[in-house]
Order: sequence, then structure tokens, then C-alpha cells
Amino acid sequence: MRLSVKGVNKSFGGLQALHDVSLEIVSGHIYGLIGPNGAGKTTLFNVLTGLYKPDAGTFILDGEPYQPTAVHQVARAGIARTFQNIRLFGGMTALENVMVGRHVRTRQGLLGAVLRTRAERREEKEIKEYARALLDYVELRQYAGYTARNLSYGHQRRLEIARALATEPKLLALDEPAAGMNATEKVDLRQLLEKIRNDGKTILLIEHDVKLVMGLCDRMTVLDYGKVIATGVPQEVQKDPKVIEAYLGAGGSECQQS
Ligand SMILES: Nc1ncnc2c1ncn2[C@@H]1O[C@H](COP(=O)(O)OP(=O)(O)OP(=O)(O)O)[C@@H](O)[C@H]1O
Repeated sequence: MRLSVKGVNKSFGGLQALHDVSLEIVSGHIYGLIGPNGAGKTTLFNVLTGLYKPDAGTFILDGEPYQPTAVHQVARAGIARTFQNIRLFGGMTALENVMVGRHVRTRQGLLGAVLRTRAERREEKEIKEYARALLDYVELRQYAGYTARNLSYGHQRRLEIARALATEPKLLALDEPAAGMNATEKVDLRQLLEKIRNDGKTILLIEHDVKLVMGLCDRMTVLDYGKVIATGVPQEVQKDPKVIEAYLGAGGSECQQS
């Protein structure tokens, strides 16, 4: 997997949320995207996953032009994401949530599941088994029958990751997966993300917890006011004066920890 993003611009009225943003993500990395509030991180995610149309920019995924113009095309291209605000189907069980994610990858799709021919029933069984295995993978198997909205916050975040993994993405884009988690849940999350990377997936991560990002990411890009101010390995980036200034200027001292 290799994703090249070049020269992305995106404005909202008079506000330029992204200004000539370029980055390159390679296989097997956890790639961090950080920056103060309003820096443009989520906007870049939304552009990459077809929710916002960029004003300019090119995207190459595995040597092919990639045009993230619709959400289903993004999934088919092999990119899956989670959201800053959890977007599960709250009334469905944990297992059903993962099964919905899986339907993107299957032959019959949701309509087939409704019509229920024999082939569809067989496929539905396979989907269920696959979803169970994924719940196992994110250590939520015992919650398979729980309604999603009744799960703890940390578990809901892991469930979102399982649902995203169900599409068998090449690139898993996670928007603040640790938001609202307690210290123990963050340790568990870190282990899960490392396991996903070690199993050969590539992760793009927006995260406010700089300590978590610094410890986890192989490479990272820092945005400030819509511009890339630094790219590199965490050890370099955290020493970069522009990065320190951006965080201090925003009233934080998050980047000073190692
Ligand atoms: N749909 C929109 N309409 C208008 N302005 C927007 C829209 N989405 C984002 N913006 C603006 O674009 C800028 C970048 O926002 P964005 O949410 O991408 O930042 P962020 O780095 O993800 O911030 P945070 O860390 O607070 O989530 C902000 O000034 C924001 O107000």
C-alpha cells in the first residue's frame, strides 16, 4: 500500500482549511496526523474519504489515480475510517454492527441479505463468522450480543475499529480513537493498533494525545492553520521549533513531553 497525497487545497467560504497539503503513507506504518485545534486534520480525512470535494489536489493509491468522490468508492478502493464522534448503529448489536461493515465486501450486498436466497443465507453465515472473528480480534467477543449503545465508551471505539476492519481495508483511518478513553483503555488501544500494524495493515491516525502518537507512530505530519509545518519520525518532529511554537501558540504544552 502506498498513498500519495499532493497539493490538496480546501476552502470553506473565505477560510482556507487546507493549503497545499502533501504527504505519503507507505505500507505497514502507523502514520500520525497531528496539529492544534482547527489545524485541518479532520478536513483532510473528510477529503480523503470522499465527504468533502477538494478544490485542488491529486491522490495516487498503489500507483493508480484515486478519486475519493463517493463514500462507497472509498471503501472499494480499500480505505476505511472511523469518526471523531462515534457513529455506530446504536440500536444494533455489536455483532450486527460489524456485519454491516462486512456487507461492503460481499457479493450479494444488503439487498441480497433481505431477499434471502440459499446463496445469500450461506453468505450471511460466512459474514457472521467473519464478524465474530473480528470481535474476537478486538477482544469484544463476549459483547457480541450487546446493543452497541450499551457498551462502554472504550468498547464502542474498539467496535468502530472492528467494523472498519470488516471491509478489509488497505488503509485504516482513525479520527481520534483515544478521545474520551481512560488510561487503561488507552493502553489497550495502543496494543490493538500495534497488533493491527503488525498484521500488515497501514493506519492513518489523528490523535490529540501527543504522548500516545509519539510512542506509536512510525512517521507523522503536523498541520497548523491548514499547512504542513513538519513531517518526519516522531523524534525529529517533536524537536522541531515550528511544531513547539504551534502547540505553545495554541496555549498547549503537549508537545514537550517525550
Ligand atoms: N464544513 C465546514 N464548514 C465550514 N468550516 C469548516 C468545515 N469543516 C471544518 N471547517 C473549518 O476548517 C478548519 C479546520 O477544521 P478541522 O475540523 O479540519 O480541524 P481539526 O484539525 O480536525 O481540528 P480538531 O482537532 O479541533 O478536530 C476550522 O477552522 C474549521 O472551523
